[in-house]
Amino acid sequence: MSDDSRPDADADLNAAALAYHETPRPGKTGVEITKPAATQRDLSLAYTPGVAEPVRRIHADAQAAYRYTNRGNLVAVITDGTAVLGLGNVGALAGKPVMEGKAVLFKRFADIDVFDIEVDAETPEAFIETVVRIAPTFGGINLEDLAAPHCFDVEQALIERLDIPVFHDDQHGTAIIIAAGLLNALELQGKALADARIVVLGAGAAGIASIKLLIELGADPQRILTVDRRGVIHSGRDDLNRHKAEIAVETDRRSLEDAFQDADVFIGLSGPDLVTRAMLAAMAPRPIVFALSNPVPEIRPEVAFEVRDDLIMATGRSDYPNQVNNVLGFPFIFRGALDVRASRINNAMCIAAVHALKDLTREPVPASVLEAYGLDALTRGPDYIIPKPLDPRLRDTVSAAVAKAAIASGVARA
Ligand SMILES: NC(=O)C1=CN([C@@H]2O[C@H](COP(=O)(O)OP(=O)(O)OC[C@H]3O[C@@H](n4cnc5c(N)ncnc54)[C@H](OP(=O)(O)O)[C@@H]3O)[C@@H](O)[C@H]2O)C=CC1
Ligand SMILES: CC(=O)C(=O)O
Ligand SMILES: [Mg+2]
Repeated sequence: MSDDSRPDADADLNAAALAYHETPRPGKTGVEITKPAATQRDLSLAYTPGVAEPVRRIHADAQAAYRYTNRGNLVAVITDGTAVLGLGNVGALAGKPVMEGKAVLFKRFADIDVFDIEVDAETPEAFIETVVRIAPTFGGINLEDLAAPHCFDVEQALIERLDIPVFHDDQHGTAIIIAAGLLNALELQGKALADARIVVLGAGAAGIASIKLLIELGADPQRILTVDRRGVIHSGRDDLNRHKAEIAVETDRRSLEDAFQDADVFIGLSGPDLVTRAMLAAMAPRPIVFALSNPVPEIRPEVAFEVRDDLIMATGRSDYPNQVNNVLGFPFIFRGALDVRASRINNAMCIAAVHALKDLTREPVPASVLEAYGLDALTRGPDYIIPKPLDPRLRDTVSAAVAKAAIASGVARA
């Protein structure tokens, strides 16, 4: 536990959040009708007898579902509730506010409709079967808040069994935003990814996927120290699952404190208040600290900046600068994938998203963004390493980059 835990810091916000969720009607989403339904004629078209004709067309050719139903713009946000934010295994039902929240973001930022689905599954196999059985309803599947290690096998099985995009947001969405923000932050700090000593706290869904993407982008695997509840993941450990074993390194460092010595980058994908002032003080000059655990980061920015003023800091939250959060990814990645009816979301599409996000911070920020965040100016720098979620340019820029990559890599079908 950090020496700076401030349990009451969010008390007012938490009270406001309950009121927001409860009134004027419980929850955050509803269903709307998109066709006229006012007359006898309308009902004859919407329902029987007229509805039989699209049924016949889809029965003859499954692709017709994209023409006559909402499938092509409908994504399932599905969880089993095993790793809800950093709150842990709270179960399917308690995860529902987060899934409704993801639905809000899909709609608000990319005009994608979502059904949130919370599955009480006794086993990963039961979860997989459930998703496969309901997949005909959807144009894409966004897996959310499934814990490691079962999340890896669940995603892989669903990719193999379904011909629509399946994307575990906490893995790839998070990895994409981290990579974009980190590349910008490293450049601003005068450091190179290949030389950077990186500490990742958390070897779960988000941690493992982020490490893999950073290595693909040029990080040196030997310079990445990953830490879980038992300490540094080193090759002498005999308690590692195969995903952790893949990222184990030869090192004599054992504790999180050891790992922090001279580190250039810290990426927290673990839990609240796990990083101390002493750990930050031990980092190399001009460090980068991504404390991304939600809702409470591994260390709060106000504490970190008390320790040192040469760092670039990001959290996963909306109420600090530099929000490194997968909200910057999943709406636009699915928009791009759905627009070209991609059969999957592949690596090329993820890397295209990284570069689109990274490069957007070099462009002048629209006035609407400044207004939404109450800012006079915003230019690429320590407080602006990643675009703001309310930036309207994200929809065109990131989605277009993803769609182009889908076409170029041969997975687009429209
Ligand atoms: N900002 C963003 O966009 C995102 C942030 N996150 C955040 O990342 C965190 C992890 O999410 P996710 O990967 O999905 O969850 P997982 O359950 O898959 O993984 C959690 C990992 O964190 C480690 N961990 C948890 N508590 C501690 C602790 N006290 N000390 C050391 N390690 C610890 C676990 O260690 P062990 O393996 O030993 O159990 C595990 O490796 C959450 O807080 C979540 O909110 C996730 C996705 C996106
Ligand atoms: C942001 C997110 O998906 C998480 O914290 O799990
Ligand atoms: Mg999540």
